[in-house]
Amino acid sequence: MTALRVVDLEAGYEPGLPIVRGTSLAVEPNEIVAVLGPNGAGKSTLIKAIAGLVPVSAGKVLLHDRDITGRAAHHLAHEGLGFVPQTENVFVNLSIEDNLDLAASILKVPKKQRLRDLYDLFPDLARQRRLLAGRLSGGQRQMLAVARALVGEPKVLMLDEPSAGLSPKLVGIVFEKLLDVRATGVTIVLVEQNVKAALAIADRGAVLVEGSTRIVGTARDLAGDPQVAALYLGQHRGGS
Ligand SMILES: Nc1ncnc2c1ncn2[C@@H]1O[C@H](COP(=O)(O)OP(=O)(O)OP(=O)(O)O)[C@@H](O)[C@H]1O
Repeated sequence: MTALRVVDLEAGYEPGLPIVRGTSLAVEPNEIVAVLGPNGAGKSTLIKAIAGLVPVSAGKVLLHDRDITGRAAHHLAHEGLGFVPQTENVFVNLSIEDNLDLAASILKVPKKQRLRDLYDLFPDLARQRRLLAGRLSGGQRQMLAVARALVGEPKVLMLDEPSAGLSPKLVGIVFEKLLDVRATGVTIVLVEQNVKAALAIADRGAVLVEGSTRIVGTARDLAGDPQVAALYLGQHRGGS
């Protein structure tokens, strides 16, 4: 069963002005898929539409064959879909522990065991659990955002530009952690401008151009394809 399937999706911020225009994508269980493409291609809009944060005007989104098209974001956490927004993804005035506690309360998951599991996965967060999230470094804050999204034990985790604002070293550390998350059985979809880093951890990549999927291939093929690089990936930040 496909973990996440997007079929001919159309979505946008205003009626009659779709930004995502007929995008299709299938993500298999336990895969890491990177959604790439030039600035303004609609990558963030696509992931937000899947996450129930941007109105969908046509097409379908299936999570493990269940139709979740247009389901509001707060329902999707209960359906097994986690989402890490690009910004404002933690409560800066709360401690690490309170951020995770709050997520557990909202989702009504057994707090103690789940937080213990997450602290095992993120030992740096465990060590600093009483620290305010606003005092964390960029990389640690991103780890907390990922941990928050994992509180509800999603089967599929989507991340909007997890490398944004991070130094290359921290990108490496955060992306390594995503491999650990995948090893726990989670399927991952990430939108990235940092093509090199994303393809280094992804199994496959999907190149979005003007709101539709133009190329889908293995990460290895995409990374080595000069035409792909020249046509679509030339404008990205952070790496050649
Ligand atoms: N909240 C919004 N309201 C209206 N239009 C928006 C909004 N957010 C994005 N857009 C528009 O949607 C288009 C696609 O933006 P989107 O952020 O999805 O692209 P992207 O591929 O993620 O690009 P980038 O990599 O630069 O973030 C752009 O033309 C943008 O101006």
